[in-house]
Amino acid sequence: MEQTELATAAQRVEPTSAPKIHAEGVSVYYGDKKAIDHVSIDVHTEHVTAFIGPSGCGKSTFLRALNRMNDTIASARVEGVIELDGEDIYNSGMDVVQLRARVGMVFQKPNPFPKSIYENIAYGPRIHGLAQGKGELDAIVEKSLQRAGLWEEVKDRLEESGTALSGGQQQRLCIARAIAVDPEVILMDEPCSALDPIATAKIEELIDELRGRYAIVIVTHSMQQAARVSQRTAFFHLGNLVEYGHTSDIFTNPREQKTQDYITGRYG
Ligand SMILES: Nc1ncnc2c1ncn2[C@@H]1O[C@H](COP(=O)(O)OP(=O)(O)OP(=O)(O)O)[C@@H](O)[C@H]1O
Repeated sequence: MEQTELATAAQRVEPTSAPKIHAEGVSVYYGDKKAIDHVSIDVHTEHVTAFIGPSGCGKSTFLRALNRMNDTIASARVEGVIELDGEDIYNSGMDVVQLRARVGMVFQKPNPFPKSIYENIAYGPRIHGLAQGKGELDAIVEKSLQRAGLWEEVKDRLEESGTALSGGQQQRLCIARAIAVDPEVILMDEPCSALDPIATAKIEELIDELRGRYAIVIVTHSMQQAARVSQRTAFFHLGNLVEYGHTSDIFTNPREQKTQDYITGRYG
């Protein structure tokens, strides 16, 4: 694969504020097995940060640590510190439901609720008390669907089931659902892997638009996708963060031989 081809779309963007997420010395275990080894990383607003690396290197495990999604796995244990705006998300006073609204998640396979399009979006704001009455809720639903680039396609069929939409529309619905509760960070775990190239291109465009407002972290198996959508790239290998930096540097001028080997397709 041509490295120059990978780097063409990558922009150099410098952070303008303190990191949104600061992770320091994070290790994640499943029982006795260490899946992530002492990873430190900063994630910034107005950046898309891509996690790349061979299968099983721990990308999803580390992503899930960022909003305590690993809490749902009985054998999983997290060591180290992960701060959101300077606050340790693993401290005992942290409200995990609130945390997952602030740090939303979009999964590999679109997973709309088996409810109407409207309800898919309205559910979160309602339980988080974000709307005073129907008018405000309607406005949140419309705004979220607009930001997710889906409004024009669904505005006349809000009462239809979310599961009746196409795969790409369902994924944008899931992004709208995450946006509806006013998140600060959106974690995406291979959000395009179940989509065709046209739906993938739409999601990538959307990710670029959303970047202005949120910190976005995306796990991807596609180096072309990382090069197209991200400004920062983190390369993981065997549970270690091998290299983290500007996407343009990672793909054209990596510091580490392992990164070079991976991006040139020598393994993975
Ligand atoms: N629920 C679990 N219980 C036990 N081990 C797990 C669990 N989830 C992941 N692992 C292990 O942790 C390691 C990292 O897995 P993870 O899914 O985070 O990697 P990944 O880089 O996201 O892989 P892929 O690209 O294939 O999705 C692997 O060895 C995997 O087998």
